Parts: sequence; structure tokens; C-alpha cells
Amino acid sequence: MRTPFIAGNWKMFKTGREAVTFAEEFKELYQDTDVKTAICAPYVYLGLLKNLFSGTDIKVGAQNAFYEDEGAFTGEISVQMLEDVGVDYCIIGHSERRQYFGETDQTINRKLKRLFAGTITPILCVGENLQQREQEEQYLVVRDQLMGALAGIAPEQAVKLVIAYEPVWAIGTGKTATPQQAEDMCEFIRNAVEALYNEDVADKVVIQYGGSVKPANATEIMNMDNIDGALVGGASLNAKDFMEIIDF
Ligand SMILES: O=C[C@H](O)COP(=O)(O)O
Repeated sequence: MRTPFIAGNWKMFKTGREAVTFAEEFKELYQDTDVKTAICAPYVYLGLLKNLFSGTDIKVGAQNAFYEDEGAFTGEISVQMLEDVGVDYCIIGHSERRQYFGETDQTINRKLKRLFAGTITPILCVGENLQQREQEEQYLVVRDQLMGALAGIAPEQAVKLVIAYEPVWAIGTGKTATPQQAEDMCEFIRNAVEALYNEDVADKVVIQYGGSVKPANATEIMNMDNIDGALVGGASLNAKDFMEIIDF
């Protein structure tokens, strides 16, 4: 049985004061739940949130990491540094990183390998853009992204992976994939993981949907067989909305 996992991705939003206000409000609202929960915040707030959430089950995630441990890489943050502040999860290969920062399946693969060498659980993002969907290439695109990202990753590592399916055309647009479209791709991803590894890995791997998830559509999405959770952007910036999604 897979445990549902809902993560917020704050992207590049919130001041320090707003991050503290969110954490205080969210801790008040947060109740015992079987749903695993994490907030993936900008680097500068990770230590702060880790402290504010200590003593709760709320986990903290980063939105990126570099594959080298140290060196002359101005502006980068290593996996080791994230481990030092107690980060639990790290998003890798978000479409915004691919689109604006030139991330490729090769760099994503190196980052995944480095994360698997340590203690942080990667959340690997995959998904097609609008043009690819319109040309009905979405399954090919996602299959290639998976194969590229997972090259050389062993089954005992892959089993711990979280995969987030995020159709680019549904991110921040208010346009959600229909629950059936999301389910179809998440089922495809599970089958692709089985083909790459085995049935046990495919059964255990946690697959999230991301793209305009909000309180109003969370239940329908979460009720799909192959969807185990959500990666929530905009709606995770508001403690009440995010809690309502967790309570789906
Ligand atoms: O990582 C989260 C996704 O990019 C979804 O963002 P959104 O919920 O604002 O559409």
C-alpha cells in the first residue's frame, strides 16, 4: 500500500516574514493525518522551516540541488549542504528548471544519482508541453524523460523515488488535466517503471500529479488508482488551501 504524499512547491514566492506566518498558521491547522506532507521552499527558508516544523510530521523539501559536493560553482547548493540543514525531499527536473535554466535529462540524472547516494528523497518531475500534447507525443516525451533521468539508477534506489507528473500546460494556468488524463499518464509512468525495473518497484513508487491542484479538485484527482499524491504550486502558498488539499 502506498502512502499518499502531498508536497507544496512555493517556487520563488514569500518573504521571510510570510514564510514564518505560513508556518505558524499551518502548524495550527495541521492535524494528525495519514498523508505525508512536505513544503518545498526557497533555499534561504529551509533551515528556518525545519526549526519551525520540528516536533511535527511536516517535512521540508528543496526545489533543486547540484550534483557536485563542493567547488567553484558560484550560486549552487550541494546535496550535502541540504542534508546539513535536515532537508527531507528535493524536487529535481521541474519543468521551470528545464525551460529557464537549461536542465537536461543528463544533468537531472546526475542530480538523482547524487541524491540517492545520500539521505534526501528525490521528487522527479516529468511532463509534456502543450505542443507535445497537441501532437499526441506526450507518452513518448515522458518515457524519454524517465529513461534519461533513471539511467544507471538501481532498483533499490528507484523504489524510494517520488515521480511527479506535471503537464506543463496545466502549471499555473488554472487549466487542470482532467482526472482521467492525469490517471492515464500516471498509469503509463507506473508501467514504464515496471518495464525499466520490475513489478515490485512499480507497485511501490509514489506518483504525484501536479498542475493547478486546488481544494476544489483535489478529491477527484487523489481518488484515481495510480495517483498517490500531488505537487501543489500556487495553492500551497496559502495554509488553509494547502491543508484542505491534504484533507482531500
Ligand atoms: O510544482 C508545482 C507545479 O508546477 C504546479 O504548480 P501550480 O499548482 O501552481 O499549477
